[in-house]
Amino acid sequence: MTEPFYIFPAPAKLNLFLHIVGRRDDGYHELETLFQFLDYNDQIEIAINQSGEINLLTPIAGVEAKDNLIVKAALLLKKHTNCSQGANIKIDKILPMGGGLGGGSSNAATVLLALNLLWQLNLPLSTLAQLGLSLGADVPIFIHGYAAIARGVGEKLSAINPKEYWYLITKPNVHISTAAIFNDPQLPRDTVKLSSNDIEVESCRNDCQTLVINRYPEVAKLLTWLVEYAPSRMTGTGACIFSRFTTQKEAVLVQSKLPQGIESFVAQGVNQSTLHAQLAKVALNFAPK
Ligand SMILES: C[C@](O)(CO)[C@H](O)COP(=O)(O)OP(=O)(O)OC[C@H]1O[C@@H](n2ccc(N)nc2=O)[C@H](O)[C@@H]1O
Ligand SMILES: Nc1ncnc2c1ncn2[C@@H]1O[C@H](COP(=O)(O)OP(=O)(O)OP(=O)(O)O)[C@@H](O)[C@H]1O
Repeated sequence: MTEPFYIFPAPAKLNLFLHIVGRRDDGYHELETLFQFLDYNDQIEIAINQSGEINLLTPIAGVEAKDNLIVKAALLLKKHTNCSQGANIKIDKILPMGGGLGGGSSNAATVLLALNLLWQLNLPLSTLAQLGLSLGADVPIFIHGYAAIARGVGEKLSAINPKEYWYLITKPNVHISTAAIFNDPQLPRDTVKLSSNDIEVESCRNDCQTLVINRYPEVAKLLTWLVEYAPSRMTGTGACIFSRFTTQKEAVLVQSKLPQGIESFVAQGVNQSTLHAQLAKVALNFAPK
């Protein structure tokens, strides 16, 4: 019998603010960041198999299968649980890579959650988040699936309900390495910790933004253009910028005026990951009849 493919979204995230509040002994930075999801996602299709193999049927250009976080997540889960089953996986990739939208981490989280269901492993979210953290600092937020202030390197989560604005997301034509930003001597690392979670996003900032603007004139130029139209800020370590609007219509209007050659999309910020609703639907197929 051939097993059916089930479809799961892997949404993008925004860091509505990103404060660097310290550095750990292992060199990793301690953050305070507000994560919200976007209703804009890669689409991952998974069919389990009994051969035990993990097959990625749609390679991602520029990423070898052994380095792909989709394959790494599946192998990690298989090893952790001694599961004998395998999976055939396809991805329709639309999230820009290396843009601060967390696409790789989101792909990994979707695979962990989907295979936990399809292989019927029943691991709790906390275990999946812990496993996922070894693949990327943004995996836990995608596993938990609700907007949150994250602390530590992104694994200590407090749920919060920021307003669900519309965003125009733009990507300047540069590739920014997360490691290069975090290792730059000019990066500020001493922002004072928040005294509570009751904060205004406007009074916070992205601590990587000034450094990125100084290093990458393309980001500076696009940000200067965008702030004439709407409050705009960088997500993660860049290079994507999100501009905030009350309605979809306003966001689309500014998108239509963007300088030529700038990759962009419009999406709504959402406090529940779209993945979790889909997991609940697919789970109905596995409920005892
Ligand atoms: C920028 C964020 O997206 C915010 O949500 C994340 O902190 C990025 O986390 P990530 O995807 O795990 O980052 P990676 O691309 O794996 O990290 C590359 C490198 O950045 C540095 N790094 C990363 C995260 C962190 N909190 N402190 C760091 O110093 C480390 O040298 C690491 O080896
Ligand atoms: N499935 C995957 N999807 C995207 N990138 C992947 C994947 N697997 C491995 N990678 C590698 O991870 C790198 C970072 O990709 P990603 O899209 O997660 O960056 P990002 O949005 O900047 O993430 P972050 O916000 O966590 O820094 C890519 O350049 C690529 O080499």
